[in-house]
Amino acid sequence: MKVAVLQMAVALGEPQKNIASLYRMAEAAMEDRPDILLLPELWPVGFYPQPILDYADADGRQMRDILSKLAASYQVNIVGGTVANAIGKQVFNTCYVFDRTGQLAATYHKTHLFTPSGEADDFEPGNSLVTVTLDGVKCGIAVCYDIRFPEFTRQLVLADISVLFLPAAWPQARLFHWQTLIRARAIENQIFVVACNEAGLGPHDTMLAGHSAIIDPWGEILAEAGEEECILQGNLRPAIRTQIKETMDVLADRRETLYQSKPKK
Ligand SMILES: NC(=O)CCC(=O)C(=O)O
Repeated sequence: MKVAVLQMAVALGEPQKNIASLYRMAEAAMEDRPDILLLPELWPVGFYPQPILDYADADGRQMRDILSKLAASYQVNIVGGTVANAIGKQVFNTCYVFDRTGQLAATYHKTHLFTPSGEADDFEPGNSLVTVTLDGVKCGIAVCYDIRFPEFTRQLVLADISVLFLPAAWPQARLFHWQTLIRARAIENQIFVVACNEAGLGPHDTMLAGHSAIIDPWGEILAEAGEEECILQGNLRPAIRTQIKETMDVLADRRETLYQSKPKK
């Protein structure tokens, strides 16, 4: 399974520019015939201009249409980052996934909103975890801040995912958290983590970290971007999970009943 990660330098509040970047980068990425394209968090508008309702896509319709047509025209699966999706006056931070025919395969609304930036004041949280099977491989979706919650990824792993896709808009100021967390989630769960961050400037002159990465279930970094806009390619071989589990099967060694009890004082 070949993946292409589009580490976009998103222009804040400028969807037309960002849509043009998407088309340009998707065309370049398709030269290597990937099976899946992954986009970053809130790629149409950035993370995020205010008031977000003025920039949100009504029912995600325009962005779904763009992503669906792109998927069908290149016959590629697309994990479409996220879009600001207005349902009435409520805005969700929503990831749409399309299969190679352009059919909507999954919809995930970001569940952990980033309270330090006020995201929880401006967006509505989703309430469900989502998996999706792409080319026969079961995958999970997390968005940015979700990666700080190991229970969240573990639930997806208990639902038997092999790959976690992570669209993000993560700042450079916490780059070492990003690098540590994405690698830890891969190692502790013995899954591939494919993480797509934004590059460039966000709101209030915040630098986004870039450093999108593709990490294997042993924690090896198969590919890692720098800070600039770029396309990162990597090849996931799901069979490696079987080899790793033959050496060390952490899921099988869990003491599940202990984790449901309270620690003794
Ligand atoms: N877009 C986000 O969820 C930001 C998360 C973040 O910056 C963090 O440190 O966590």
